[in-house]
Amino acid sequence: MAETRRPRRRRPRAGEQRGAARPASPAPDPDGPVVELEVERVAHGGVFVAHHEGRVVFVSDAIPGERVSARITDRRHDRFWRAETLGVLRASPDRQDHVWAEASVERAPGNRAGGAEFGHIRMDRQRALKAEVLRDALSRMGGVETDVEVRPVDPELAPGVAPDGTGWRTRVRLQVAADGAVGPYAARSHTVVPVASVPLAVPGLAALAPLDGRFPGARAVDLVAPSVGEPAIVVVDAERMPRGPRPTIEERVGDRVFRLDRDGFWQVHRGAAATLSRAVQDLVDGDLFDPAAANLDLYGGVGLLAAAVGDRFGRAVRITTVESDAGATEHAGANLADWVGARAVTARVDRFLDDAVQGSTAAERPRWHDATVVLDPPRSGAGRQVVDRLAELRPRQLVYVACDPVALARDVGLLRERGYRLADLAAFDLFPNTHHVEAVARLTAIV
Ligand SMILES: C[S@@+](CC[C@H](N)C(=O)[O-])C[C@H]1O[C@@H](n2cnc3c(N)ncnc32)[C@H](O)[C@@H]1O
Repeated sequence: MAETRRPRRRRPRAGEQRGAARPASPAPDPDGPVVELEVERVAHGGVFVAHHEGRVVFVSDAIPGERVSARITDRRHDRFWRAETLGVLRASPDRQDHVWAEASVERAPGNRAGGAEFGHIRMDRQRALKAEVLRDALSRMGGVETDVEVRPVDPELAPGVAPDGTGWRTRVRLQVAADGAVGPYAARSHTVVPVASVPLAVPGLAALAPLDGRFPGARAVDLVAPSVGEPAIVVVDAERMPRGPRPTIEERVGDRVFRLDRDGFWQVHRGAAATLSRAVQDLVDGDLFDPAAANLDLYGGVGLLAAAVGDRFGRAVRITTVESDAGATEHAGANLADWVGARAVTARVDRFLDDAVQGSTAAERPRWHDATVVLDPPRSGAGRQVVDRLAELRPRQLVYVACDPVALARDVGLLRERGYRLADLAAFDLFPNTHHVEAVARLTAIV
Protein backbone atom coordinates (compact mmCIF):
# COMPACT_ATOMS: atom_id res chain seq x y z
CA MET A 1 0.00 0.00 0.00
CA ALA A 2 1.42 3.41 -0.92
CA GLU A 3 1.77 5.94 1.88
CA THR A 4 2.63 9.59 1.76
CA ARG A 5 5.15 11.24 4.00
CA ARG A 6 6.97 14.51 3.97
CA PRO A 7 10.72 14.40 4.47
CA ARG A 8 12.52 15.88 7.43
CA ARG A 9 15.67 17.71 6.51
CA ARG A 10 19.09 16.10 6.93
CA ARG A 11 17.90 12.53 7.41
CA PRO A 12 19.40 9.67 5.41
CA ARG A 13 16.78 8.43 2.98
CA ALA A 14 16.45 5.03 1.41
CA GLY A 15 17.46 6.01 -2.10
CA GLU A 16 20.35 8.12 -0.87
CA GLN A 17 22.11 5.18 0.65
CA ARG A 18 25.13 3.36 -0.64
CA GLY A 19 25.08 2.50 -4.27
CA ALA A 20 22.38 4.97 -5.26
CA ALA A 21 22.93 6.87 -8.52
CA ARG A 22 24.70 10.14 -7.74
CA PRO A 23 24.13 12.58 -10.55
CA ALA A 24 26.84 15.12 -11.15
CA SER A 25 26.44 18.68 -12.27
CA PRO A 26 26.40 20.40 -14.64
CA ALA A 27 24.56 18.35 -17.25
CA PRO A 28 26.76 16.73 -19.92
CA ASP A 29 27.33 18.77 -23.07
CA PRO A 30 25.27 16.97 -25.79
CA ASP A 31 27.12 18.82 -28.58
CA GLY A 32 30.71 17.92 -27.67
CA PRO A 33 33.01 16.42 -30.33
CA VAL A 34 32.93 12.68 -31.06
CA VAL A 35 36.35 10.95 -30.82
CA GLU A 36 37.76 7.43 -30.90
CA LEU A 37 39.42 6.29 -27.66
CA GLU A 38 41.65 3.37 -26.62
CA VAL A 39 40.46 2.50 -23.11
CA GLU A 40 43.42 1.89 -20.82
CA ARG A 41 42.40 1.22 -17.23
CA VAL A 42 39.70 1.68 -14.62
CA ALA A 43 39.47 4.87 -12.52
CA HIS A 44 37.60 5.61 -9.29
CA GLY A 45 33.92 6.51 -9.78
CA GLY A 46 32.84 3.99 -12.42
CA VAL A 47 34.72 5.53 -15.34
CA PHE A 48 37.75 4.49 -17.37
CA VAL A 49 40.95 6.23 -18.38
CA ALA A 50 41.82 6.99 -22.01
CA HIS A 51 43.92 9.73 -23.64
CA HIS A 52 43.06 12.15 -26.42
CA GLU A 53 45.60 14.59 -27.83
CA GLY A 54 47.75 14.17 -24.71
CA ARG A 55 44.92 14.82 -22.28
CA VAL A 56 43.35 12.31 -19.88
CA VAL A 57 39.73 11.49 -20.77
CA PHE A 58 37.46 9.74 -18.25
CA VAL A 59 35.02 7.72 -20.32
CA SER A 60 31.94 5.83 -19.10
CA ASP A 61 30.35 2.54 -20.28
CA ALA A 62 33.65 1.08 -21.51
CA ILE A 63 36.09 -1.69 -20.45
CA PRO A 64 39.92 -1.54 -20.44
CA GLY A 65 41.28 -2.90 -23.74
CA GLU A 66 38.32 -1.66 -25.77
CA ARG A 67 38.26 0.90 -28.57
CA VAL A 68 35.15 3.05 -28.42
CA SER A 69 33.64 6.05 -30.10
CA ALA A 70 32.70 8.59 -27.46
CA ARG A 71 31.29 12.06 -27.13
CA ILE A 72 33.32 14.50 -25.05
CA THR A 73 30.74 15.88 -22.63
CA ASP A 74 32.81 18.03 -20.29
CA ARG A 75 35.82 20.16 -21.33
CA ARG A 76 35.88 22.55 -18.39
CA HIS A 77 39.10 21.20 -16.89
CA ASP A 78 42.60 21.76 -18.25
CA ARG A 79 43.99 18.39 -17.16
CA PHE A 80 41.13 16.04 -17.98
CA TRP A 81 37.93 15.80 -19.96
CA ARG A 82 34.90 13.55 -19.55
CA ALA A 83 33.25 11.45 -22.26
CA GLU A 84 30.40 9.00 -22.77
CA THR A 85 30.68 5.93 -24.97
CA LEU A 86 28.43 6.06 -28.03
CA GLY A 87 29.50 2.80 -29.66
CA VAL A 88 31.98 -0.03 -29.17
CA LEU A 89 34.48 -0.40 -32.06
CA ARG A 90 36.50 -3.26 -30.55
CA ALA A 91 34.78 -5.09 -27.71
CA SER A 92 36.45 -6.66 -24.68
CA PRO A 93 35.83 -10.40 -24.21
CA ASP A 94 34.43 -9.33 -20.84
CA ARG A 95 31.61 -7.31 -22.40
CA GLN A 96 28.12 -8.78 -21.91
CA ASP A 97 24.60 -7.66 -22.70
CA HIS A 98 23.78 -5.14 -20.01
CA VAL A 99 21.82 -6.69 -17.13
CA TRP A 100 19.46 -3.71 -17.37
CA ALA A 101 18.42 -3.07 -20.97
CA GLU A 102 17.51 0.53 -20.14
CA ALA A 103 21.07 1.26 -18.98
CA SER A 104 22.69 -0.24 -22.07
CA VAL A 105 25.15 1.50 -24.38
CA GLU A 106 22.61 0.79 -27.15
CA ARG A 107 20.54 3.65 -25.75
CA ALA A 108 21.44 7.32 -26.26
CA PRO A 109 23.55 8.45 -23.25
CA GLY A 110 20.93 10.92 -22.00
CA ASN A 111 18.38 8.12 -21.94
CA ARG A 112 20.50 5.47 -20.16
CA ALA A 113 19.35 4.63 -16.63
CA GLY A 114 21.97 5.46 -13.99
CA GLY A 115 23.00 3.29 -11.05
CA ALA A 116 24.23 0.18 -12.89
CA GLU A 117 27.39 1.51 -14.53
CA PHE A 118 29.23 -1.86 -14.51
CA GLY A 119 26.27 -3.93 -15.76
CA HIS A 120 27.86 -4.39 -19.19
CA ILE A 121 30.89 -6.18 -17.67
CA ARG A 122 31.13 -9.88 -16.79
CA MET A 123 30.88 -10.40 -13.05
CA ASP A 124 34.44 -11.72 -12.49
CA ARG A 125 35.88 -8.74 -14.31
CA GLN A 126 33.67 -6.29 -12.37
CA ARG A 127 35.19 -7.61 -9.15
CA ALA A 128 38.71 -7.55 -10.55
CA LEU A 129 38.22 -3.89 -11.57
CA LYS A 130 36.94 -2.98 -8.10
CA ALA A 131 39.95 -4.71 -6.54
CA GLU A 132 42.21 -2.68 -8.84
CA VAL A 133 40.60 0.60 -7.74
CA LEU A 134 41.02 -0.33 -4.07
CA ARG A 135 44.62 -1.51 -4.52
CA ASP A 136 45.53 1.59 -6.50
CA ALA A 137 43.93 3.98 -3.97
CA LEU A 138 45.73 2.29 -1.06
CA SER A 139 49.01 2.50 -2.91
CA ARG A 140 48.69 6.13 -4.00
CA MET A 141 46.96 7.65 -0.96
CA GLY A 142 47.51 5.12 1.80
CA GLY A 143 51.15 4.37 1.00
CA VAL A 144 50.60 0.60 1.28
CA GLU A 145 51.05 -2.08 -1.35
CA THR A 146 48.54 -4.82 -0.69
CA ASP A 147 46.73 -7.41 -2.70
CA VAL A 148 43.01 -7.74 -2.24
CA GLU A 149 40.27 -9.92 -3.65
CA VAL A 150 36.72 -8.56 -3.87
CA ARG A 151 34.55 -11.43 -2.69
CA PRO A 152 30.93 -12.04 -3.66
CA VAL A 153 28.31 -12.13 -0.92
CA ASP A 154 27.90 -15.69 0.37
CA PRO A 155 24.65 -16.89 -1.32
CA GLU A 156 23.56 -18.40 1.99
CA LEU A 157 23.44 -14.88 3.45
CA ALA A 158 21.40 -13.50 0.56
CA PRO A 159 18.81 -15.98 -0.68
CA GLY A 160 17.19 -14.91 -3.95
CA VAL A 161 20.10 -12.82 -5.20
CA ALA A 162 20.99 -13.96 -8.73
CA PRO A 163 24.55 -14.88 -9.79
CA ASP A 164 24.42 -12.14 -12.45
CA GLY A 165 24.25 -9.55 -9.68
CA THR A 166 20.58 -8.67 -10.00
CA GLY A 167 17.92 -8.95 -7.27
CA TRP A 168 19.91 -7.52 -4.31
CA ARG A 169 18.67 -3.98 -3.62
CA THR A 170 16.30 -3.74 -0.65
CA ARG A 171 16.06 0.04 -1.05
CA VAL A 172 15.34 1.83 -4.34
CA ARG A 173 14.60 5.49 -4.91
CA LEU A 174 12.56 6.43 -7.97
CA GLN A 175 12.83 10.09 -8.94
CA VAL A 176 9.77 12.07 -10.03
CA ALA A 177 9.77 14.15 -13.25
CA ALA A 178 7.89 17.44 -13.66
CA ASP A 179 4.97 15.59 -15.28
CA GLY A 180 4.76 13.11 -12.37
CA ALA A 181 6.38 10.16 -14.21
CA VAL A 182 8.87 8.11 -12.17
CA GLY A 183 12.19 6.43 -12.88
CA PRO A 184 15.90 6.58 -12.06
CA TYR A 185 18.00 9.55 -13.07
CA ALA A 186 20.02 9.11 -16.22
CA ALA A 187 23.71 8.63 -15.42
CA ARG A 188 25.43 11.93 -14.53
CA SER A 189 22.23 13.98 -14.87
CA HIS A 190 18.99 14.95 -13.19
CA THR A 191 16.83 13.74 -16.09
CA VAL A 192 14.31 11.10 -15.05
CA VAL A 193 14.43 8.08 -17.38
CA PRO A 194 11.28 6.01 -17.76
CA VAL A 195 12.04 2.29 -17.30
CA ALA A 196 10.05 -0.92 -17.53
CA SER A 197 12.04 -2.76 -14.85
CA VAL A 198 14.37 -2.30 -11.86
CA PRO A 199 16.37 -5.55 -12.01
CA LEU A 200 18.83 -4.71 -9.22
CA ALA A 201 15.92 -4.64 -6.74
CA VAL A 202 15.00 -7.75 -4.76
CA PRO A 203 12.23 -9.57 -6.64
CA GLY A 204 9.49 -8.52 -4.18
CA LEU A 205 10.30 -4.85 -4.77
CA ALA A 206 10.88 -5.17 -8.50
CA ALA A 207 7.36 -6.57 -8.88
CA LEU A 208 5.87 -3.79 -6.74
CA ALA A 209 7.61 -0.80 -8.35
CA PRO A 210 4.94 1.60 -9.71
CA LEU A 211 6.88 2.28 -12.91
CA ASP A 212 3.77 3.30 -14.89
CA GLY A 213 2.41 5.43 -12.05
CA ARG A 214 2.10 9.22 -11.96
CA PHE A 215 3.04 11.12 -8.79
CA PRO A 216 2.56 14.81 -9.63
CA GLY A 217 3.99 17.12 -6.99
CA ALA A 218 5.96 14.39 -5.21
CA ARG A 219 9.73 14.58 -4.82
CA ALA A 220 10.52 10.87 -4.98
CA VAL A 221 9.08 7.40 -4.49
CA ASP A 222 11.03 5.13 -2.14
CA LEU A 223 10.72 1.35 -2.27
CA VAL A 224 11.74 -0.48 0.90
CA ALA A 225 11.87 -4.25 1.39
CA PRO A 226 12.80 -5.14 4.98
CA SER A 227 13.74 -8.74 5.68
CA VAL A 228 10.82 -8.97 8.16
CA GLY A 229 7.33 -8.09 6.91
CA GLU A 230 5.98 -6.66 3.70
CA PRO A 231 7.71 -4.28 1.26
CA ALA A 232 6.45 -0.70 1.18
CA ILE A 233 6.09 2.09 -1.35
CA VAL A 234 6.63 5.48 0.26
CA VAL A 235 5.79 8.66 -1.63
CA VAL A 236 8.13 11.42 -0.49
CA ASP A 237 6.35 14.76 -0.53
CA ALA A 238 7.99 17.97 -1.62
CA GLU A 239 7.31 19.60 1.75
CA ARG A 240 8.73 19.02 5.20
CA MET A 241 7.24 16.32 7.34
CA PRO A 242 5.32 17.38 10.45
CA ARG A 243 6.64 16.16 13.80
CA GLY A 244 5.36 12.82 14.98
CA PRO A 245 6.28 9.17 15.26
CA ARG A 246 8.12 7.75 12.26
CA PRO A 247 7.10 4.34 10.89
CA THR A 248 9.49 1.59 11.94
CA ILE A 249 10.52 -1.70 10.37
CA GLU A 250 12.47 -4.79 11.46
CA GLU A 251 15.52 -6.39 9.90
CA ARG A 252 16.74 -9.87 10.81
CA VAL A 253 20.46 -10.74 10.84
CA GLY A 254 21.06 -14.33 11.92
CA ASP A 255 19.18 -14.76 15.20
CA ARG A 256 19.01 -11.05 15.92
CA VAL A 257 16.22 -8.64 14.95
CA PHE A 258 16.97 -4.92 14.65
CA ARG A 259 14.25 -2.29 14.78
CA LEU A 260 14.84 0.95 12.89
CA ASP A 261 13.01 3.85 11.30
CA ARG A 262 11.74 2.91 7.86
CA ASP A 263 13.61 5.86 6.37
CA GLY A 264 16.69 5.32 8.53
CA PHE A 265 20.02 3.87 7.42
CA TRP A 266 20.28 0.14 6.74
CA GLN A 267 22.72 -1.73 4.50
CA VAL A 268 21.15 -1.96 1.05
CA HIS A 269 22.18 -5.41 -0.27
CA ARG A 270 19.99 -8.23 1.03
CA GLY A 271 23.08 -9.99 2.45
CA ALA A 272 25.16 -6.94 3.41
CA ALA A 273 24.32 -6.68 7.10
CA ALA A 274 25.19 -10.34 7.68
CA THR A 275 28.32 -10.10 5.50
CA LEU A 276 29.67 -7.08 7.39
CA SER A 277 28.76 -8.53 10.79
CA ARG A 278 30.70 -11.68 9.93
CA ALA A 279 33.62 -9.69 8.49
CA VAL A 280 33.92 -7.56 11.63
CA GLN A 281 33.77 -10.68 13.81
CA ASP A 282 36.47 -12.33 11.69
CA LEU A 283 38.77 -9.32 11.50
CA VAL A 284 38.85 -8.31 15.18
CA ASP A 285 42.00 -9.88 16.62
CA GLY A 286 40.82 -11.83 19.68
CA ASP A 287 44.27 -11.58 21.28
CA LEU A 288 44.05 -7.79 21.23
CA PHE A 289 40.42 -7.62 22.33
CA ASP A 290 39.72 -6.58 25.94
CA PRO A 291 36.04 -6.93 26.91
CA ALA A 292 36.43 -4.45 29.78
CA ALA A 293 38.07 -1.69 27.69
CA ALA A 294 36.32 1.42 26.31
CA ASN A 295 35.34 -0.33 23.08
CA LEU A 296 33.46 1.74 20.49
CA ASP A 297 31.17 1.29 17.51
CA LEU A 298 31.49 4.69 15.80
CA TYR A 299 28.84 5.76 13.25
CA GLY A 300 26.91 2.92 14.85
CA GLY A 301 23.43 3.33 13.28
CA VAL A 302 21.01 1.02 15.10
CA GLY A 303 23.75 -1.11 16.64
CA LEU A 304 24.46 -3.69 13.92
CA LEU A 305 28.24 -3.90 14.35
CA ALA A 306 28.23 -3.50 18.14
CA ALA A 307 25.94 -6.54 18.18
CA ALA A 308 28.40 -8.42 15.96
CA VAL A 309 31.19 -7.73 18.48
CA GLY A 310 28.95 -8.75 21.40
CA ASP A 311 27.88 -11.94 19.67
CA ARG A 312 31.51 -12.94 19.19
CA PHE A 313 32.90 -11.98 22.61
CA GLY A 314 29.88 -12.36 24.91
CA ARG A 315 27.26 -10.19 26.54
CA ALA A 316 29.66 -8.90 29.22
CA VAL A 317 31.58 -6.91 26.60
CA ARG A 318 31.57 -3.15 27.15
CA ILE A 319 30.93 -1.20 23.98
CA THR A 320 29.43 2.22 23.20
CA THR A 321 27.73 3.00 19.89
CA VAL A 322 28.06 6.62 18.77
CA GLU A 323 25.61 7.90 16.18
CA SER A 324 24.43 11.42 15.23
CA ASP A 325 20.82 10.46 14.45
CA ALA A 326 18.92 10.49 17.74
CA GLY A 327 16.22 8.17 16.37
CA ALA A 328 18.78 5.58 15.33
CA THR A 329 20.50 5.80 18.73
CA GLU A 330 17.19 5.23 20.45
CA HIS A 331 16.71 2.07 18.40
CA ALA A 332 20.31 1.01 19.07
CA GLY A 333 19.66 1.26 22.81
CA ALA A 334 16.60 -0.98 22.47
CA ASN A 335 18.23 -3.37 19.98
CA LEU A 336 21.13 -3.92 22.40
CA ALA A 337 19.00 -3.87 25.57
CA ASP A 338 19.63 -7.49 26.50
CA TRP A 339 23.32 -6.73 26.73
CA VAL A 340 24.48 -5.17 30.00
CA GLY A 341 27.76 -3.71 28.73
CA ALA A 342 26.27 -1.88 25.73
CA ARG A 343 25.53 1.84 25.71
CA ALA A 344 24.12 4.00 22.88
CA VAL A 345 25.06 7.68 22.63
CA THR A 346 23.72 10.37 20.30
CA ALA A 347 26.68 12.51 19.23
CA ARG A 348 28.76 13.52 16.28
CA VAL A 349 31.80 11.27 16.30
CA ASP A 350 34.28 14.16 16.16
CA ARG A 351 32.67 15.83 19.19
CA PHE A 352 32.40 12.58 21.13
CA LEU A 353 36.11 11.94 20.57
CA ASP A 354 36.99 15.56 21.45
CA ASP A 355 35.24 15.07 24.78
CA ALA A 356 36.93 11.71 25.30
CA VAL A 357 40.38 13.24 24.69
CA GLN A 358 39.76 16.32 26.84
CA GLY A 359 37.68 14.68 29.54
CA SER A 360 39.51 11.46 30.26
CA THR A 361 41.59 11.27 33.40
CA ALA A 362 44.98 9.59 33.67
CA ALA A 363 43.23 6.66 35.33
CA GLU A 364 40.88 6.27 32.34
CA ARG A 365 43.59 6.41 29.67
CA PRO A 366 44.47 2.71 29.81
CA ARG A 367 40.83 1.83 29.02
CA TRP A 368 41.18 3.76 25.76
CA HIS A 369 44.55 2.21 24.93
CA ASP A 370 43.12 -1.29 25.44
CA ALA A 371 40.05 -0.60 23.30
CA THR A 372 38.91 -1.99 19.97
CA VAL A 373 37.18 0.63 17.82
CA VAL A 374 34.86 -0.32 14.97
CA LEU A 375 34.07 2.58 12.66
CA ASP A 376 31.72 2.64 9.68
CA PRO A 377 31.60 6.24 8.46
CA PRO A 378 29.54 7.60 5.58
CA ARG A 379 31.05 7.83 2.10
CA SER A 380 33.25 10.82 2.96
CA GLY A 381 35.18 8.70 5.47
CA ALA A 382 36.32 9.57 9.00
CA GLY A 383 38.64 12.44 8.01
CA ARG A 384 41.58 14.16 9.64
CA GLN A 385 39.91 15.41 12.84
CA VAL A 386 38.48 12.03 13.78
CA VAL A 387 41.75 10.29 12.90
CA ASP A 388 43.70 12.79 15.03
CA ARG A 389 41.48 12.22 18.04
CA LEU A 390 41.60 8.44 17.63
CA ALA A 391 45.38 8.59 17.43
CA GLU A 392 45.45 10.57 20.68
CA LEU A 393 43.28 7.97 22.44
CA ARG A 394 45.41 5.30 20.75
CA PRO A 395 43.16 2.20 20.87
CA ARG A 396 44.95 -1.09 20.17
CA GLN A 397 43.00 -1.92 17.06
CA LEU A 398 40.61 -0.26 14.65
CA VAL A 399 38.23 -2.12 12.36
CA TYR A 400 37.31 0.33 9.61
CA VAL A 401 34.28 -0.50 7.40
CA ALA A 402 34.41 1.64 4.25
CA CYS A 403 32.13 2.16 1.28
CA ASP A 404 34.55 4.47 -0.53
CA PRO A 405 38.03 3.16 -1.37
CA VAL A 406 39.54 6.62 -1.79
CA ALA A 407 38.26 7.89 1.58
CA LEU A 408 39.52 4.68 3.21
CA ALA A 409 42.93 5.01 1.55
CA ARG A 410 43.24 8.65 2.67
CA ASP A 411 42.38 7.69 6.28
CA VAL A 412 44.75 4.71 6.20
CA GLY A 413 47.49 7.13 5.07
CA LEU A 414 46.66 9.50 7.96
CA LEU A 415 46.60 6.66 10.49
CA ARG A 416 49.94 5.32 9.26
CA GLU A 417 51.48 8.75 9.86
CA ARG A 418 50.11 8.54 13.42
CA GLY A 419 51.56 5.17 14.37
CA TYR A 420 49.12 2.59 13.00
CA ARG A 421 49.72 -0.16 10.47
CA LEU A 422 47.31 -1.85 8.09
CA ALA A 423 47.15 -5.39 9.47
CA ASP A 424 44.34 -6.95 7.47
CA LEU A 425 42.00 -6.10 4.61
CA ALA A 426 38.90 -7.76 3.15
CA ALA A 427 36.58 -6.52 0.41
CA PHE A 428 33.06 -7.49 -0.59
CA ASP A 429 30.91 -6.96 -3.64
CA LEU A 430 27.90 -5.48 -1.84
CA PHE A 431 26.88 -3.48 -4.93
CA PRO A 432 26.99 -5.80 -7.97
CA ASN A 433 26.68 -4.17 -11.40
CA THR A 434 27.70 -0.78 -9.94
CA HIS A 435 31.25 0.49 -9.39
CA HIS A 436 30.85 0.55 -5.60
CA VAL A 437 32.78 -1.77 -3.29
CA GLU A 438 32.84 -2.29 0.47
CA ALA A 439 36.13 -2.81 2.29
CA VAL A 440 36.87 -3.79 5.89
CA ALA A 441 40.35 -2.94 7.16
CA ARG A 442 42.02 -3.73 10.49
CA LEU A 443 44.66 -1.32 11.70
CA THR A 444 46.75 -1.88 14.80
CA ALA A 445 48.77 0.53 16.93
CA ILE A 446 52.49 0.07 16.46
CA VAL A 447 54.06 -0.51 19.89
C1 LIG B 1 27.45 3.86 6.83
S1 LIG B 1 26.26 4.10 8.08
C2 LIG B 1 26.70 2.79 9.20
C3 LIG B 1 25.66 2.41 10.20
C4 LIG B 1 25.88 1.07 10.90
N1 LIG B 1 27.26 0.81 11.22
C5 LIG B 1 25.31 -0.05 10.06
O1 LIG B 1 26.10 -0.78 9.43
O2 LIG B 1 24.08 -0.20 10.01
C6 LIG B 1 26.88 5.55 8.80
C7 LIG B 1 26.08 6.06 9.99
O3 LIG B 1 26.78 7.18 10.52
C8 LIG B 1 25.87 8.20 10.88
N2 LIG B 1 26.67 9.44 10.83
C9 LIG B 1 26.99 10.16 9.74
N3 LIG B 1 27.83 11.14 10.09
C10 LIG B 1 28.04 11.04 11.43
C11 LIG B 1 28.82 11.76 12.37
N4 LIG B 1 29.56 12.79 12.00
N5 LIG B 1 28.81 11.36 13.65
C12 LIG B 1 28.04 10.31 14.04
N6 LIG B 1 27.30 9.58 13.19
C13 LIG B 1 27.30 9.94 11.90
C14 LIG B 1 24.73 8.06 9.90
O4 LIG B 1 23.53 8.57 10.47
C15 LIG B 1 24.67 6.54 9.68
O5 LIG B 1 23.80 5.94 10.60
